[in-house]
Amino acid sequence: MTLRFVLVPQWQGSPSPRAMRLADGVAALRADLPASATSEVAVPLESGDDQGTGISRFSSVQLVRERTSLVLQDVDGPFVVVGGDCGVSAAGIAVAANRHPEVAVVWFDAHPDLNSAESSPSGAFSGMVLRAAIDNGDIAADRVVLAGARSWDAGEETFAAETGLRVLTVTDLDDPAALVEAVAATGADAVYVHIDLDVLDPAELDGLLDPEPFGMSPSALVATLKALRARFPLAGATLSAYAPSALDTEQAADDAATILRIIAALD
Ligand SMILES: NC(=[NH2+])NCCC[C@H](N)C(=O)O
Repeated sequence: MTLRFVLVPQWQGSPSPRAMRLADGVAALRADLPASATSEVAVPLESGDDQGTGISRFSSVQLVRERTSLVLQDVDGPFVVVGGDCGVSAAGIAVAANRHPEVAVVWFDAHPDLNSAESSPSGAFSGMVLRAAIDNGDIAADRVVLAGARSWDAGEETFAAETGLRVLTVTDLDDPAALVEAVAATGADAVYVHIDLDVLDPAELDGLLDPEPFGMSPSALVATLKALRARFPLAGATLSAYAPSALDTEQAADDAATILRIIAALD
């Protein structure tokens, strides 16, 4: 395995009242990853405040973003940012796009995360992270492919329509070639792959905070990732939103096996 892992147990970007489980998820995954290839970003204990931004717990989210960027800058080659809430992709995309100006971002997530602070129903940064990366110029809208989103807010639909974002549904993704073609159509020469585990069907993974029915099967996700990686080099990736309800259970062992298959498909 050539991947390097940067663990970021951030929970402050999540809209869920059980967001602290995200830190448990990182702790559980840490045990399964090669220690010599893994580093960890310290996340503040406090929630933080919004500092007038309209983004809940903004001060903590911002601090974690800065710390994550610093750690990633010292990592050579492809990395996986392991969340935590999916707001951890902000730093990953910025660093990867800086190294690979022609990168495309593939966003596997039940949620498109295209809210602005104004359109967000929750104030949670995790629901804004992709929009923020587009608005601040880290990634161009025509270099983004949404994969498997099925829980849209009104403001997100408007933004996607206005920018003409490429969108593949769970059904589209039954054919692994569909995503490869969509990424090729962006003209990109490398990919950043964001995976919020809630892109999977809730029946397939126990530890989800924001489960949405009718998601992908792990096999479909793995097949699509392998097809994508056969065609494009990996600039970086995010694996986020693992939130086990209890550790050391049979479900947790099943979840870990699924997540490791996904990570292996990125390598
Ligand atoms: N990737 C996620 N889990 N995102 C949660 C976002 C939920 C909702 N769309 C919001 O903005 O609050």
